[in-house]
Amino acid sequence: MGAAGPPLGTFMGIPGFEIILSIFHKLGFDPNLLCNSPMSFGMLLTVGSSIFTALGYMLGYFGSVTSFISANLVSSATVHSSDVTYLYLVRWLAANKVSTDCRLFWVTSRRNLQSSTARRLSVFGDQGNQHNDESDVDGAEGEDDSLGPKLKFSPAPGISWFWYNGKPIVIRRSCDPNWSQFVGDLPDQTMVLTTIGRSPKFLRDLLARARREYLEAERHKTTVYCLAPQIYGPSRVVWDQGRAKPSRDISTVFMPSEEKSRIINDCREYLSPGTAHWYARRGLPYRRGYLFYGPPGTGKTSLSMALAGELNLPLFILSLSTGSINDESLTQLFVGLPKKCIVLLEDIDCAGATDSSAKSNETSWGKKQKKDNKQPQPPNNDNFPRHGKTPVSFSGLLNAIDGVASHEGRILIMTTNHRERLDAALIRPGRVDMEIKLGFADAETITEVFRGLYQELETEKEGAEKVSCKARRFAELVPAGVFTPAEIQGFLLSYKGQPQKALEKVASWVEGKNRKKSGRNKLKLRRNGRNNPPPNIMPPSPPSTATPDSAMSPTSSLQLPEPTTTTAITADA
Ligand SMILES: Nc1ncnc2c1ncn2[C@@H]1O[C@H](COP(=O)(O)OP(=O)(O)OP(=O)(O)O)[C@@H](O)[C@H]1O
Repeated sequence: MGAAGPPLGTFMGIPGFEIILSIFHKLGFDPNLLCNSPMSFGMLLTVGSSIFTALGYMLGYFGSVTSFISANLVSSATVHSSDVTYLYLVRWLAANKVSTDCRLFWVTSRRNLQSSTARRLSVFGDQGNQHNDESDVDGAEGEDDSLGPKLKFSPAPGISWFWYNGKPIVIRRSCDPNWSQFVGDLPDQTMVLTTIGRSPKFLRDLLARARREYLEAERHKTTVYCLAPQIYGPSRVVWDQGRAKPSRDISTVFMPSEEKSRIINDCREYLSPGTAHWYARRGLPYRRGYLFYGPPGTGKTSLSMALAGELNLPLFILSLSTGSINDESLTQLFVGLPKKCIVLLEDIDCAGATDSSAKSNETSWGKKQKKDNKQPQPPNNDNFPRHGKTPVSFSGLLNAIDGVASHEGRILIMTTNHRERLDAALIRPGRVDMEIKLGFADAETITEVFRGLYQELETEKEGAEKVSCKARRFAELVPAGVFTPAEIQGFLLSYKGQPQKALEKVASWVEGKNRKKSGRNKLKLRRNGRNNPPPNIMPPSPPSTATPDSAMSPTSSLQLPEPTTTTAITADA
């Protein structure tokens, strides 16, 4: 008997040793016997290393076979989630039930508020059915949508495959390895499609089809992009693709028709193929800017949305009053715009874009804040510009709009409720090429709002003539130049499908509104009087000192500040 070999436990720490032991067990050997003599121990080592060598050869061989196949016998396409092609593909997979039939799948729900990527990807479940925006093509069967968001499926990270036109297609989906699942968002992803055959035509055709189907589904929709905080990497704001909404028909925006066609024609002319060359030949930057101004609820945002739908352009919405952007992020956002799009820059009277008088206020106030070492907060003064935490400076705004880095080809729409506060430099020709004033509803707009709300009754029980007649009567009862279209719409929405009832109730509604408005005006006057007491003379009665009696009359038009009755365009055409 030779000397016994070392006990088995000595080798337990060696990687792979346990596998060798389990193989021995499977083959019916007792590995302890092998350790009882040095020879047996040597045998154990030899057998173990032979198994490893054989495995290594097999893997190496397999590796060379797969690299040979991938280099010579298959074609593949790689798509990254940062590109819109990824969206075409995800939608196509969903529409063709590949996502639902996958054995290994990834699941998300649409209303994951934290997750911008999940929202973006889950949009595509909706696209397969254009008639019902809320339905899903890839939701779980039998799921009750009324209970909450349906589940969305897509191929899981890893490898899955499906048949398409008689060929197997392998999908390899991989995620950004730096992704932390605790942040609530989905990681950047890459999808590689591989199929048999050297010709790339098959996959190109598939991708072209995915693109065509996506764009066809999008044709009657407007894709709206808003701001989203960047969760990964450096903290900054980025454009987040919201849901593609059914486009708003331009006919649902009520404003004088000749002015509506002027702005549409101007945009069309600007976007026509020859115009870019025309600008380039004259050395002009190829940009077009519009200013929509007027009181809140007069249709500035609605008109922008409808224009985006009419021109089939994506809409990028940015509000300067949120305070979440600064000069740097504003420039970054403008640089990140596609070549052709509409940018809606709301509330440009905020954040440093005010006229010099307001700016001088801002300076002294800012100095005071610095002295007090407090977080700047706007004073409670209606004439003072609102500021967010990271206000955009006036020069930062100008730089983003038409600085060197600013893209050409886009349409910029700026909106404000206070045109008088804007610096002349901001609205000079070249930055603003056409101004549109949206005002309180005139008689024509009031009639249109009424007809718009009850238009389906024109074909049903009421008949067109009856609805028009009621609309005219309604316009007689609502004073022109006092209410915004939003206010009138709000009232009519309480009487959906009941035009007669709306007619009966409108007089008391007008009366109540007038009473409220005159009360607010009086309060404002009193406050202004306290803030600026007149020296020795009595102040002249302002127009808004309407007597309560006159305000009570349903047809009296209140002398509100700047009651405009029409939408006016001033353009340099
Ligand atoms: N001219 C209009 N034509 C059709 N609808 C209108 C019009 N004005 C307002 N509305 C309706 O009123 C609501 C608010 O309109 P919108 O947001 O476009 O106003 P706005 O001028 O952009 O307001 P704000 O200055 O507060 O952003 C919307 O539901 C819209 O449909």
